[in-house]
Amino acid sequence: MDILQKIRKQKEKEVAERKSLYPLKLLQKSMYYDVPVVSLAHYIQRKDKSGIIAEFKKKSPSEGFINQYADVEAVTMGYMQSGASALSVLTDETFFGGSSEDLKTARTYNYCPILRKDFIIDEYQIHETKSIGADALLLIAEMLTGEEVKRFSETAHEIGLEVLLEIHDEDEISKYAEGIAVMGVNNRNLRDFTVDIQHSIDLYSRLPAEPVKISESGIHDARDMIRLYKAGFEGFLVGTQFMRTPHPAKACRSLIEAFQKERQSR
Ligand SMILES: O=P(O)(O)OC[C@@H](O)[C@@H](O)c1c[nH]c2ccccc12
Repeated sequence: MDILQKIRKQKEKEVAERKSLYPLKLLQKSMYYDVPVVSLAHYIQRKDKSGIIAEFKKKSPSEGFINQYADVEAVTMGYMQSGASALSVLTDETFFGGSSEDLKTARTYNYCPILRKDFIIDEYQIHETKSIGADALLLIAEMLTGEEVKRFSETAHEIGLEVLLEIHDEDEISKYAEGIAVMGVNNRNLRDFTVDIQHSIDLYSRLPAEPVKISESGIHDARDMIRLYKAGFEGFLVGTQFMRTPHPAKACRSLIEAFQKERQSR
């Protein structure tokens, strides 16, 4: 069984438990449920920002613990003060050490788009995403059929959430559905964990014209960002590079400063 199959199994169990503990009607009573979202697509394109979506990630299946005791309030506020365009918060507990609580805390302290990073396999999780205060939802093409991507993104849009569709392989591009605001190419192969940013660059010209395009994973320095930027990407999802340092926000600031300097000199 590969990691995606393991994750799916765990998610199925988790969703069943949560449905009985917190029925949909309860989620819809959340103070966040009817609050309008802050647009991720818009913030990525803001000229006064860097395009970086900075991720709060304590551990991962490929790395193990990255920053076990990181404080979500300090790190997420620091990211935004450093010039990030948006936040990504892992809410998966078993594999990534995140939680819905982490996202709610990030929401309390930040006015900016927050992406919920999890593995969506059931409509229930879409409502849950809105109820914890997120602005955007990740859909991983590899885990879903084209029909599911369409249905899930329609549900997300109905309740005002934006969608980021993540693809890895070229054949997943056909799962893009109308209205999806952001499309991301994951440089990490979720089955064997190999990472290469050239992967995004190679796929760029095949991506649909409408969505804002971002590159995800394995971004280490300003050189990586410039390569992706020159290929056409407007957004960059970065986690490990920041989280593995004692001061993730400082690492974020240095990367942004280096990128802006490079970009200006071109
Ligand atoms: O830590 P990195 O290599 O900077 O990558 C961040 C982000 O792209 C990665 O965490 C990610 C991309 N897609 C995902 C799907 C699920 C969980 C995590 C991810």
